[in-house]
Amino acid sequence: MTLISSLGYVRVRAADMDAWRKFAFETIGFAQGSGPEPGALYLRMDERPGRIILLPGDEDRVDAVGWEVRDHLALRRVQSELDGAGVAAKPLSAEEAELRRVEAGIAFEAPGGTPTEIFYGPALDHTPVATPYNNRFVTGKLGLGHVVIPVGDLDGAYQFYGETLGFLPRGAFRLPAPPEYGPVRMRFMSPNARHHSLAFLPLPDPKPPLLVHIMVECETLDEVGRALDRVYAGNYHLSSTLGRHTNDKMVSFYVRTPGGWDLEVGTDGMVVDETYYTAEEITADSYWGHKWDFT
Ligand SMILES: Cc1ccc(O)c(O)c1CC[C@@H]1C(=O)CC[C@]2(C)C(=O)CC[C@@H]12
Ligand SMILES: [Fe+2]
Repeated sequence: MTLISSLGYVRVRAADMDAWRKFAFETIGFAQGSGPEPGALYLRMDERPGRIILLPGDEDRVDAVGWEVRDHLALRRVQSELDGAGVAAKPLSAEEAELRRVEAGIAFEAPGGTPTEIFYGPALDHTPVATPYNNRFVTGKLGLGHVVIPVGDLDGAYQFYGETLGFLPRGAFRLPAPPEYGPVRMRFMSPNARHHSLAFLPLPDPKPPLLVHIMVECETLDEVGRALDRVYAGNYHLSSTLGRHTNDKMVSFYVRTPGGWDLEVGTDGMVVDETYYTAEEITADSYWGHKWDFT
């Protein structure tokens, strides 16, 4: 059994909060959440007050990737695994826990330089999830979606999340690279039945925002299609056209956020049955579509 339940929240520093407000609520269609931090934006997807939290800052940079555990006992087990691995984790202060509206948590830097938190006991918002275009996000036991992070040391990150935090490997994608580099792989992992909650993109020297993309999943293709219409209407940079991935079978597009990293908006992702799953290597990222524009 994995120690971690799911991806709980992502907190991101953002330089242009006005652009984010328009992008998040008018273009993508998150519900407006709530929280105690002055000037922050809380992107609500479900009964949590905010799944993606944008905090005003001088640069765009991931502030915390928050992994949820079941309870205080699970947190204690994670703490002891981190101790054993020589990773220095410190408890969130009472104020920090209050700002995140969780009962308690710990914070440390994960391989790749990702500021990481493990928490339990999120407070809920029971008011209706009033998304402006009636988007319904797929979260629950699968968590908020997935994050892709750049890592300088892929093997180190893979080992840490697999052996210390107990994430399950969910295969790889061999990136096109000159043979002298040897095999260069993206790796996918998850603590739950979402095909991947985390993926690593090997890069020589990861820099802020230390975030490649965040994926959020909608219940239907129509929600994704209508979001794509609004992305075109708003003249946002489409990092990738609509396509279907070969590993998680997700139909998605990628749009450049005001933070310079991408948001992947998808639907129809597979739910993994661990009874039969084995980690495979995909040789194309997609069955169709996903034409990338790196400009
Ligand atoms: C390959 C793949 C499967 C499922 C996903 O959710 C997913 O995000 C991806 C990887 C997409 C990937 C990327 O994030 C950064 C730029 C990449 C490496 C490419 O150049 C091709 C695949 C791209
Ligand atoms: Fe993705």
